[in-house]
Amino acid sequence: MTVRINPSILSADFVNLHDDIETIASADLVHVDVMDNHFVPNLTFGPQMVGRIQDVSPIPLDVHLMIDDPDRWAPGYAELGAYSVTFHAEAAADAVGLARRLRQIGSRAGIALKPGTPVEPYLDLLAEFDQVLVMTVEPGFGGQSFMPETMPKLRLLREAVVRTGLDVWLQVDGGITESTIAFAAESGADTFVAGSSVFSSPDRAAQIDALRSAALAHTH
Ligand SMILES: O=C(CO)[C@@H](O)[C@H](O)COP(=O)(O)O
Repeated sequence: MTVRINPSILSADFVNLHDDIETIASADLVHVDVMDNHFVPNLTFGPQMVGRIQDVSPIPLDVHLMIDDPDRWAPGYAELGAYSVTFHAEAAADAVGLARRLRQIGSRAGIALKPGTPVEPYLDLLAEFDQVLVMTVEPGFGGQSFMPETMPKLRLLREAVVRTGLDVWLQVDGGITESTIAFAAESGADTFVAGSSVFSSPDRAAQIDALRSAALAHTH
């Protein structure tokens, strides 16, 4: 199985963001957290900033929208050229319609689930999405502890992906370190977002390698 490591720039230095993004060029995608201070109690940046990140990044963008009304705003991020755009199930009025629109524009479409959101309603809709993001912390902030109680959702998703043969990436985000990545990989994740564990490292390329190796060692 292919394993992807996507560092989250929420833990980067926003004043030196271009330099920080260069330090993670060996990763698969750069994870870009858009927060609106409504859907989550934190605020980051919007389309203007994401457009500039898209201009300078050596690797594709994995945009995670933690915003209200993604039906209105998400297509704009796809139009900027983001490789993938993930919106929250809890915030979308028409998740399937929005995913179709994102794909039509040319992005991969992702749906994210907060820790308390059940996965069952989405298992029969997997063909509509390119990625499911299982949040392993409450969305909003970096540096929180991984929630192992979210792992049963990943197992159900992996079973459904294997059963259907669909090419849907299963992403985890929150508290991912060299040790917690093992639980997530064993439970079926293939795409790992890591913020503080990458950006607090003095050698980010080595940390990306270490996370990749730990994930591969626990992937079925
Ligand atoms: O979406 C979020 C937080 O809401 C994440 O992408 C965090 O940025 C992950 O940070 P760490 O838990 O890895 O420090």
